[in-house]
Amino acid sequence: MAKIQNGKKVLIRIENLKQYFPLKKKSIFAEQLYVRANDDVSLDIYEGETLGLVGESGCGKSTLGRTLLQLYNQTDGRTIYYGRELDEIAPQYVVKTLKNLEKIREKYKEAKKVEEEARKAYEKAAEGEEKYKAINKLRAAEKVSKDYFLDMVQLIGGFYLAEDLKPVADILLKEHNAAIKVRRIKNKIQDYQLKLDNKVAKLRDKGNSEKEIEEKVKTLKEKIAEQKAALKEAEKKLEEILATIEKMLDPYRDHPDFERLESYRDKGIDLAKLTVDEMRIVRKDLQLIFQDPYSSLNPKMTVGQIISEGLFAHKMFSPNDPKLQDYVLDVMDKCGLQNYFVHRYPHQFSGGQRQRIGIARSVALKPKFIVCDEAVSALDVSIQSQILNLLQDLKEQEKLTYLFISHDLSVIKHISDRVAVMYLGNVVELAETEELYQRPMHPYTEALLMAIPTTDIDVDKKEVYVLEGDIPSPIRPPAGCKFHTRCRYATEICKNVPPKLEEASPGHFVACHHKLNQ
Ligand SMILES: Nc1ncnc2c1ncn2[C@@H]1O[C@H](COP(=O)(O)OP(=O)(O)OP(=O)(O)O)[C@@H](O)[C@H]1O
Repeated sequence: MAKIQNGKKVLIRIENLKQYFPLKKKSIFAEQLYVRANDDVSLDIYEGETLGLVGESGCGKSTLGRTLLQLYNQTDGRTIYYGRELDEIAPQYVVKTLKNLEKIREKYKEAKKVEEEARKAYEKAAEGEEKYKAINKLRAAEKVSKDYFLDMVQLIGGFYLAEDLKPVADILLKEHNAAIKVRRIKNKIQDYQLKLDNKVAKLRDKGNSEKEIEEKVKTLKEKIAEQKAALKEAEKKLEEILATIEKMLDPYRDHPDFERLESYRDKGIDLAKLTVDEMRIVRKDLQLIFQDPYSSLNPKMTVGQIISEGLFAHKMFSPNDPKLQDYVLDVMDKCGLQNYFVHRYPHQFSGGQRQRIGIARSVALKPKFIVCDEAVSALDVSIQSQILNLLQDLKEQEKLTYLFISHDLSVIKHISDRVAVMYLGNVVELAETEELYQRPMHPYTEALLMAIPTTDIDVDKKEVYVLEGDIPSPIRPPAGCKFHTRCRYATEICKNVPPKLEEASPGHFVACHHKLNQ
């Protein structure tokens, strides 16, 4: 069940993502401090797009890329992945939520009351400091209730209206168990198939005839056939349960809230809640390309070995598979690497070629999403454009989605469909590329764009606004809008209330109390 937003398929939805790194305490009595590298980030990444992520050094771009790939333990928030169905993974967190449905609904109702009180207090509060305090309290209360609500309705949707949640939990747990069964059988088939391919290749190498081979792999083939029959049965059972769930929803369909609640029910996977083993299954879909490919390529491995390593780890090929070599050479060809490079070592390549090896290693796994973290920053300008073109071509051919991280606004403009601007751990503006560059609404974006060197002779007629001062510390960021200390439009509210990321015009999101170019 794909998630559709603004007519586009969402591949990854990030909600209130936080990534804090604890600092070492000077003494046991000292306050625990954190580097707030990502502080409440929410955005959607659409299937097939390149989302550019730009901002000054240290604003948290790499941390966001890595956190959403779950290379760090996400401190808070959701990272929902729609590239696979929940049933395919059948994660443990689902069981935990379903077993506690009633408790979560109670907690949600309590949190909603607190939120209502906070809202009343805000409405009554006197203008000025009291109002600022009240709005911050209200925001915090809204977040707590939203968290409980989403935990629940993402799994149960319209069933929220059921008085008794016990039968709901029972049938959804049944679905979960049936899905686990399907997954286990599929894994077994994959394992047997790899064993079979391996054995056939070995027997052929030893000079066995086709008839002899057939005889020697008979048992394995029987096992595969057995599992395939079991899979059919298990899939049928799962479908029956899904049909029952749809029927059980019938009594609630006429309720005015039903559609709204159902719209939250989806089969997205919350990556932040997966166990290490569950994450391993999804890991193949989500890849990372680094700035410095050399440090990420094992110097003792040849290009062929580097590309094959992941293929074995994700059971896409067995080492003796005769199709492996052709597959590796084909991936290399797609990435502009000559086939005689296959036996060479990383130190024998230039920076651009090394980056191609890093790309080939990721693309070989047939991923759906790649974080390109400053992927061309270390390269010469002429090589940069070659690598950018390669990434564009691969995106089309392999139907990839990119999060493209760079501090270079020209590179971001060239490659991105949409651009997110980050400042001190927050996304402050997000829009389609043309729109963002033509009509920046956030003063920070405006300042970044003005800082791009230009050869335009009219430029001196334009007012040039230089961003002054250093980026503040992410350990104790400024209160209110974090940019207020460097913003020429800042007023009292900016010092006290963090602005929300709001859709100021269709598809153009901005977090600012004094939006520009509206
Ligand atoms: N593993 C870590 N432990 C502690 N602090 C970290 C860690 N990783 C990043 N940080 C801090 O988090 C903040 C954001 O860093 P991050 O690397 O994400 O920024 P960036 O925008 O990618 O910058 P750059 O372009 O320079 O890499 C910085 O203050 C950094 O020092």
